[in-house]
Amino acid sequence: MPMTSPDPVPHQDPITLSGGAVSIGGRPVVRGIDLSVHAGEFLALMGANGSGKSTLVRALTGLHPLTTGALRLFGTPLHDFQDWRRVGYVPQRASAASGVPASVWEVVASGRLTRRPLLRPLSRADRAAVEHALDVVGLADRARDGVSHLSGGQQQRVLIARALAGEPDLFFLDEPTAGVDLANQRALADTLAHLKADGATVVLVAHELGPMAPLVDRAVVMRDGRVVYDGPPLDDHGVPRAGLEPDLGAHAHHPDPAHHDHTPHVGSPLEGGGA
Ligand SMILES: Nc1ncnc2c1ncn2[C@@H]1O[C@H](COP(=O)(O)OP(=O)(O)OP(=O)(O)O)[C@@H](O)[C@H]1O
Repeated sequence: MPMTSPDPVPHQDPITLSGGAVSIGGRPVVRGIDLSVHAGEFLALMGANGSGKSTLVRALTGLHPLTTGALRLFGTPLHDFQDWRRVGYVPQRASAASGVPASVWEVVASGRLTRRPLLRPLSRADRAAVEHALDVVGLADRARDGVSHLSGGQQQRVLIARALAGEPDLFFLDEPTAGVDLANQRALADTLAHLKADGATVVLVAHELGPMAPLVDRAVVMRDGRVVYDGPPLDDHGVPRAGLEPDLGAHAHHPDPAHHDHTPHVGSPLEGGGA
């Protein structure tokens, strides 16, 4: 008769951070973060400029060291974690061109680098993954073009395709829609819908969700480096969106053009302001 294992089942959440803090130049930028992100979750990380979203994402990807705290990726402590091919990251305001005369195909194929031995030619599986990624972002017909000939929104999609080509289970995108027109935002939402349907975990940093709103399962709002709300996605009035028609959230516009701070009013859901 099998005995009960003395060891607990390994904690396989893609992200588990406890007591996470980051100080930069002695100034606390992120603090007191306890965050578990579950497999298949689509999380929107929101908050005003400078609230610490990018720094938190950089810490979660191991790009910026935590000052204190314990981070596990897929159950493995960060310092032991090696399975980076499971993690995709599209940084904020990245330029795919950056002066390098690479073709769209080359940039996307570079996303397979972590999957194959150095200097080996692309395998058939590599090529299939690159073609699929280009297809998903709607750039299959631009594969041979130089990246620098594409618009900013298309370049952003090239970077997303590069991360997709690595077939990540955990995908970080830092403000992928900043400065991107609505057509490209919709194309990105379609892409992320595919990823979500495939069971990937997504952490999306965004000021406004736009067409991505219907995909979001959970919103985490930061203010001054801390998490001040963690729960169902909010609409423009700080009310949890659960139960609303997705399109209400997706296409709502703030009536006041002077309103630039899109931070949800995090107090109201906690005060029971929801309809
Ligand atoms: N490398 C750095 N050196 C100094 N200060 C930094 C650095 N990186 C971030 N900060 C500061 O940390 C704070 C949080 O920045 P962060 O970029 O994480 O915020 P954010 O919420 O992503 O903002 P945004 O929406 O503008 O991207 C800001 O005050 C920022 O000035």
